[in-house]
Amino acid sequence: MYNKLQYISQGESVEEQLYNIHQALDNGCDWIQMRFKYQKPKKTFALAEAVKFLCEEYLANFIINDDVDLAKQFAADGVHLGLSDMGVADARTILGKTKIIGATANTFEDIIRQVNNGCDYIGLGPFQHTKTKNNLSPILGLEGYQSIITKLNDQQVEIPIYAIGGITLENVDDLMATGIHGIAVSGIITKSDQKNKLITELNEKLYVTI
Ligand SMILES: Cc1ncc(COP(=O)(O)OP(=O)(O)O)c(N)n1
Ligand SMILES: Cc1nc(C(=O)O)sc1CCOP(=O)(O)O
Ligand SMILES: [Mg+2]
Repeated sequence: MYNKLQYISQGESVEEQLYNIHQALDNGCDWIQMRFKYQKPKKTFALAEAVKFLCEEYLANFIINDDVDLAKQFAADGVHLGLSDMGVADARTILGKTKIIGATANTFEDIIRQVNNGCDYIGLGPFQHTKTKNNLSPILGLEGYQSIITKLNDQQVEIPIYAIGGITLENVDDLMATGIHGIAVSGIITKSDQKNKLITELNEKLYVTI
């Protein structure tokens, strides 16, 4: 089963990205999504090469945001694709059966479409407003997750759902109570000056068995 905590990388430069990813790994994250948007290919390539190496060293999952060809080139563990990225079925043809393909959803209908196209997990969001991403889909709030998860359960759709968007430590218990599998976070980990404590507390909440 997939880890319940994904760290989505941040940073304006290759160096800043690498520093943030290294810090996340050092402090207990074992799922990294490299998200380095609108960059020159040379920089993205250099970052991917370094992150691949780091994730191997830390035995962490290495997922690349948006770029299926880059994921193929570096034999990453998988890719995350949004509603306006390459389709999941095309990505599956390129990457093959064993790679992880995550897909974004904002509605129940999005989830069904992405699942039918063969994704392995869903990033469902945004939970609330965040400065990390522009052009957000409509905010779901706790009620949005509750209603979507209820529909999924009613229709016996089984897929790991990760909540995403503006999530803080204080939100985790309520989000997990909706029945999601885990969370994908960026800002709280990147900005924390007590990363070990934060990641430990996040994991304690995520892996608690009630
Ligand atoms: C786990 C997870 N969920 C959702 C997203 C958002 O993907 P997308 O909609 O393609 O937006 P960008 O991240 O590409 O700006 C994600 N990256 N990860
Ligand atoms: C990358 C991303 N996708 C989102 C979506 O709703 O699809 S929200 C988001 C940003 C996640 O970062 P933070 O934890 O800092 O809010
Ligand atoms: Mg995308």
